[in-house]
Amino acid sequence: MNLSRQQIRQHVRERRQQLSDADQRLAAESLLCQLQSLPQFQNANRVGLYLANDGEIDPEPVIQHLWHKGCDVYLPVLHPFSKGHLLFLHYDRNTLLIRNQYGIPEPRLDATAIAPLTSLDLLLCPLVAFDAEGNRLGMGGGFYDRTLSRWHPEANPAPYPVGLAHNCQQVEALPAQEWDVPLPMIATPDKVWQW
Ligand SMILES: Nc1nc2c(c(=O)[nH]1)N(C=O)[C@@H](CNc1ccc(C(=O)N[C@@H](CCC(=O)O)C(=O)O)cc1)CN2
Ligand SMILES: Nc1ncnc2c1ncn2[C@@H]1O[C@H](COP(=O)(O)OP(=O)(O)OP(=O)(O)O)[C@@H](O)[C@H]1O
Repeated sequence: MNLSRQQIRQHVRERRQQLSDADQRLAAESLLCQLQSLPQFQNANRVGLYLANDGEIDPEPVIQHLWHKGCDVYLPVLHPFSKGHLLFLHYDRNTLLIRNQYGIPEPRLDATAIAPLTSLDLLLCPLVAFDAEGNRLGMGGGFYDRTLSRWHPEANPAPYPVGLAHNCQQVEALPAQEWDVPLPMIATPDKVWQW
């Protein structure tokens, strides 16, 4: 069966939305354990993350862990003028959050809180579906594709991108597009994939 990107997106989104609260909590804790085994995570001081939406694996325990270690955490904010682009803003316990056009909470725009993308060490990315080659499919806005378009393992290695997903978000094969940036690493509660 050769499903379109839109069909895969819809199918996998439904699958993750059906996870129970207990499934979600366990998955989130296991994900933190998996990440803690990685040097890329252990050595990162400035980390881009996201707030869970639509049944995504919840990075909350990861955020708490990073705050506890004294690391700086950043969240994506939809760029106010440059359509399809993200800004990354500092996120701490006092950050005021407002919902964006998709209903996802994001830090209120504040120029002093913006971090240049390449100043981040690690970017933990949301995704809808991934395959065994590291291809990722997102929500369809191309936001992370654009964010990662200049990334290169040797020439432009910061931030190091790692996809976060539930096990049930793995699919047989994704029809990759020319702009898709395959991820070098994807972390799930059961396994860290590396290419
Ligand atoms: N938690 C989280 N934050 C994120 C992302 C993400 O995937 N997850 N993004 C990663 O890119 C950006 C937001 N991208 C998004 C793109 C589409 C939709 C969405 O729900 N689209 C609707 C239809 C569009 C509409 O309502 O206008 C849909 O598909 O039902 C949500 C977020 C930035 N923040
Ligand atoms: N680097 C890029 N430059 C310009 N346009 C891009 C780029 N990457 C993606 N796009 C555009 O964005 C749109 C959505 O792309 P796609 O369906 O691959 O998004 P996605 O991977 O599902 O979403 P996201 O990256 O936000 O999680 C496409 O129409 C594509 O043309």
